[in-house]
Amino acid sequence: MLTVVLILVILGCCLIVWFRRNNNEEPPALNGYFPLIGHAHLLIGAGNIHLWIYLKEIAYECLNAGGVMSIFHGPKTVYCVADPDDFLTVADTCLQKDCFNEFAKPWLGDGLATSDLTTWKEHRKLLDPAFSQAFTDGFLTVFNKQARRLVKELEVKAGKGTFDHFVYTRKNALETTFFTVFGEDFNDKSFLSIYQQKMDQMLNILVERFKKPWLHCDYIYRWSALRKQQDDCMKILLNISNTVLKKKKAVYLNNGKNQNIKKETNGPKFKAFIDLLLELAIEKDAFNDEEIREHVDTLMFGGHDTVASVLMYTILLVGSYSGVQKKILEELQSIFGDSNRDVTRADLSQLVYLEAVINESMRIYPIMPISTRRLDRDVQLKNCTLKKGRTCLLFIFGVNRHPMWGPDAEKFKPERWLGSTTPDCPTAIAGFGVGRRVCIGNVSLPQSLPCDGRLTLSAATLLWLWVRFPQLEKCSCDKHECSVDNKYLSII
Ligand code: HEM
Repeated sequence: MLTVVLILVILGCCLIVWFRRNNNEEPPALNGYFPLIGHAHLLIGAGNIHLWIYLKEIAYECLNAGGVMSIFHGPKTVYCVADPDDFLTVADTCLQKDCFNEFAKPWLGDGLATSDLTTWKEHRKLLDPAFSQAFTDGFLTVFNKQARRLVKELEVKAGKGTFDHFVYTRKNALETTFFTVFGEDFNDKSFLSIYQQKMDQMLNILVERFKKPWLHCDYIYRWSALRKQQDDCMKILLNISNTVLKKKKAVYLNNGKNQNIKKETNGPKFKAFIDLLLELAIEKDAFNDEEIREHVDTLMFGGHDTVASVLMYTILLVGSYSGVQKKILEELQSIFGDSNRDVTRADLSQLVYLEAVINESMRIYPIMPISTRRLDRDVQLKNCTLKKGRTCLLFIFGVNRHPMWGPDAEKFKPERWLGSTTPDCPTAIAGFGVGRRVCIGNVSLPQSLPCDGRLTLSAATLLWLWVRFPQLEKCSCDKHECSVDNKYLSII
């Protein structure tokens, strides 16, 4: 009897393999498929380094297969799209997020990255004005202050051997995001380190869950050790946000909304995101307290690690290419001369080469290599149809290596963003996502820029001062020593 069952199971598995390989209606399958678990074995137990190497392999396999592929994560069929046109089609047709984002729902609830579509449409419309140029101009003073703070901290390390600069960009970006979101500075350093630790832990928990397909099932996950860790972590993070929210709300109600807008002596008015959310909640009844908490936590989560990582990669790249560093310095010299004044919005639109450097750094090392969509309808692509109900991975890492970038796509070459050499394709700048659900945190620069690109204000401002960092200015060697650990494997 057992032998018969075994034979039937083996036959069933062979049939599934045959069907998945020969189903011409589906995009080609990724190599390395195993019956039942599909490609999940490639992720199980994988550390960060392995994940990045694997990502690169999938990118090239997908591009060689025409830009669209099927991946089987356990019983689930997941599509992977690296063709720029098809990427845009999916991004604009289906706006609902999937899996990874849903894992974060107990924490981020109806925040923009995790809400259902109806809530997302309503809330995104309300929040978009918060990222308008007029609003974010109020942050310039904060960015300038933070940039000086970062340089001061790095100065201590200069000339004293290798050090991990991500520790510094991360701390600085966390402080900046906390201030712009909550309107409060981190005066208590131990509080900063707990907050950072718990944010890290949450991200690791989400990634661990994604890697293990059996934990995708809520019922199994509920009984796992990982869920226990998630609950403990969330308790601390929620406590921090709720405490600040309570305090801010009391101030708003006591003093009226105008008290929450700080007038900076030399610049535009600064208003923290939480104050805007409170205003919308109290004056227009747009959000309840829980929704405000979910939005601020989403902005904290989405805002700090991303900016810190872009800075970290850009610093490594610029440090490794002395020619690029020289050109940035020439551009800065032409705009600022020897002045040590603050950066203004007008300056940013002149930093054309620096913007090309940041775009190129984000192309080579996209810190969010994949974005997800749930297909709420069949989607017709150039050469196949993706089926309703499935998950689609919008493969930013793959698009960034598409043949449209030429045979030297792996090369760090900021010049490709200048003049007419940039591919004429809306998906060329994919680092922030594309289409209607693009990252809310990117800030448009004036359309007059040659490459019509997008540059995070904070990244530009911080980089400006970093490049002025005296020790680096003097250095003209090609051999900066880069300390690369797990986190930054893509540099290897
Ligand atoms: C260089 C830095 C950043 C990068 C590379 C980045 C990248 C991304 C990407 C790829 C997405 C997904 C887009 C999609 O699904 O198509 C996203 C979404 C998002 N990002 Fe960013 N981001 C950055 C900075 C920020 C900042 C500073 C904030 C806020 C303070 C932020 C808040 C968000 C939010 C709220 C979403 C969800 C938007 C929605 O679904 O409506 N991001 N980001």
